[in-house]
Amino acid sequence: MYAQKANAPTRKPVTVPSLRAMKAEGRRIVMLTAYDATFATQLELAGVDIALVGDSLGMVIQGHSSTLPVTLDHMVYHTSIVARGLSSTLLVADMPFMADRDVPHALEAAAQLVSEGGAAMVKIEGASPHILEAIEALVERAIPVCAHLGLTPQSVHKFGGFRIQGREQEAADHMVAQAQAVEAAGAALLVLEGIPTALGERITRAVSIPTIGIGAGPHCDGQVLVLQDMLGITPGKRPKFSKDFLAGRDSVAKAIAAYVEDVRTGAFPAPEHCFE
Ligand SMILES: Nc1nc(=O)c2c([nH]1)NC[C@@H]1CN(c3ccc(C(=O)N[C@@H](CCC(=O)O)C(=O)O)cc3)CN21
Ligand SMILES: CC(C)C(=O)C(=O)O
Ligand SMILES: [Mg+2]
Repeated sequence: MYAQKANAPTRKPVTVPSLRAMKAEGRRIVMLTAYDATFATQLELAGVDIALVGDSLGMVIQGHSSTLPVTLDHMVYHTSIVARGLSSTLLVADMPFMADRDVPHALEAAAQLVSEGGAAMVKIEGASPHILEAIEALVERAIPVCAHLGLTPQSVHKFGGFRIQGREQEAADHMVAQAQAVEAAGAALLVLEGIPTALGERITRAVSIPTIGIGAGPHCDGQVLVLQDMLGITPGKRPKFSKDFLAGRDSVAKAIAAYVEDVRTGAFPAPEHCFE
């Protein structure tokens, strides 16, 4: 899986066991979404640490207005074609809406994403009791899990839109407890989406697994963006927390390289990409 392609960079690949050390040593983790082999190879060559096959593909590939119509078959297909474009980049795949409705379904879905798709880790939204059970069951079966809290897009109807989460004290305290719960359940990584900067910092300090922010401030241990957003080709409105890295540059390769550089140095996210 980590065999070197002829023209791939000779950096040390990021593995699941190496993630905690990156946090402890303050080496920022660069994650970016990919949905096909061509772009996956562009991520690999730019030195992105983690490729995410996000269910955001429902919006940026399929043209839907939410991630809810994405099926397990769609996710397995896109994960498998992204895997073909990678050699040393850690591959994470989203569990689609309702694939995690109970532990047996979660195990079956994750098994497909790993064995047919080629993912090394699966990402699950939320921290309700059945999600914590699913995380434990997967980790027990040696499938690493990335948790995802905050503006979890599969809860769009519950939230009444793509709204920033955790602004009230009670909600913020609850999210800190949820972060500790997903770590205790065995998650190896935690995506924090659409929350105030102060809460992103608080959660990052409260757990020993790395946090990956998207609209969660600069204090997270890494950052993730949707590929189309950072190339300035979002269909519709680009979220405020994203940045067009192709603007002023003359190639996709340079845009992705600039994103990698700016996440590593902490230049991205800037205050205009963050929430209070
Ligand atoms: N292109 C794209 N980028 C994403 O980051 C993304 C997707 N699609 N699809 C799945 C989810 C949905 N996401 C979204 C979508 C919209 C906003 C948005 O419009 N946010 C408002 C802030 C709302 C508030 O202040 O409460 C914004 O102005 O950015 C945020 C996250 C994040 N994910
Ligand atoms: C934005 C990231 C975190 C995601 O879940 C996705 O792309 O689906
Ligand atoms: Mg997603």
